[in-house]
Amino acid sequence: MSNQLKLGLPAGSLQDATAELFRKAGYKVTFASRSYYPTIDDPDIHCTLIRAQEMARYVRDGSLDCGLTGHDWVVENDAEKDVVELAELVFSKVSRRPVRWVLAVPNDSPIQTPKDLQGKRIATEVVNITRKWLASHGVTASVEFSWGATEVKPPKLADAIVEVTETGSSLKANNLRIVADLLTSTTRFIANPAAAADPWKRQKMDDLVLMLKGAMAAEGKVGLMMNVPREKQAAVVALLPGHKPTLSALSDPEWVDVLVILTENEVRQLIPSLKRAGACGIVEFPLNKVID
Ligand SMILES: Nc1ncnc2c1ncn2[C@@H]1O[C@H](COP(=O)(O)OP(=O)(O)OP(=O)(O)O)[C@@H](O)[C@H]1O
Ligand SMILES: O=P(O)(O)OC[C@H]1O[C@H](OP(=O)(O)OP(=O)(O)O)[C@H](O)[C@@H]1O
Ligand SMILES: [Mg+2]
Repeated sequence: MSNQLKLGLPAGSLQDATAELFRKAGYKVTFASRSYYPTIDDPDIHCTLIRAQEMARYVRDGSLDCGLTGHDWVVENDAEKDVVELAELVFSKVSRRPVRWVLAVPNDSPIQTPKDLQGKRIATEVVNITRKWLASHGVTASVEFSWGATEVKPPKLADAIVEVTETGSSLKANNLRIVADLLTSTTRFIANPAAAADPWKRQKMDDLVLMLKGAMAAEGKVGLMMNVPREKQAAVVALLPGHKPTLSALSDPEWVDVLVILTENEVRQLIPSLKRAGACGIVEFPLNKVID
């Protein structure tokens, strides 16, 4: 039987962003309605759709060789030492920023500091993280598991909540105020230690990670190429500090071609300056992958 890599993809909040990242990395993942086995256009990989909360559990016990999930759920499942983290991929549901697990209370609550939680009721999906955090502050409080829609609970069903926030809109819509940060979380590519030690699986995972990271690194970056008269070369290159542009000879010895990778938001300032400095035939182009 040929080798196969068992890959867990996160259902729920990270699902669409993960599929989009795989597409940019060069893999086509297709989700069929009601099926938990997405297809991928690589016969060496078998995908399973699993809740982010449970990913670390199945990677730890070897049911899956690897998977993507949030660091938060690796910590909550106490699996940090039992899985190998092959990559941090900084993307969330809607942004390229980490999420924050925060303790929040109603805007008009008297709770201002962790100490004020003594004897209070806290609702959360991350019971272990919350209990450890309270203990680190020497506070005893009742931590109740919440199945979701947690923001609705204060003040009637809980005094405070520990909830994940990305844009902050859910906290705001429910008139909640942040008292403290418990954990910052990003998406991680995790692997089963035995799978990570298997040469074929490790190579397959490393290749996948390389392409996922390469696709992420290319986001927000563009290439710029231009023709520059030799006598203007120094002035043009001086406008690109820290960028190590590639200089290539053209068929006309009086001219040089300059190629550089830039962040997209630098470009609108740079192009007019480059043109004034003598560059012409300036071409900006998108990038699919950047591999260091
Ligand atoms: N905007 C976001 N909201 C919630 N979780 C997010 C967000 N962005 C990234 N995540 C990550 O997604 C994972 C949770 O995803 P999952 O789909 O399993 O839970 P969920 O979105 O709360 O699902 P459900 O609400 O259906 O129970 C966590 O690792 C979390 O850090
Ligand atoms: O800061 P924001 O950008 O608003 O994102 C955070 C919200 O998104 C998640 O809700 P989810 O869709 O998982 O619903 P749930 O509360 O039922 O789990 C999370 O539980 C917060 O409610
Ligand atoms: Mg949720």
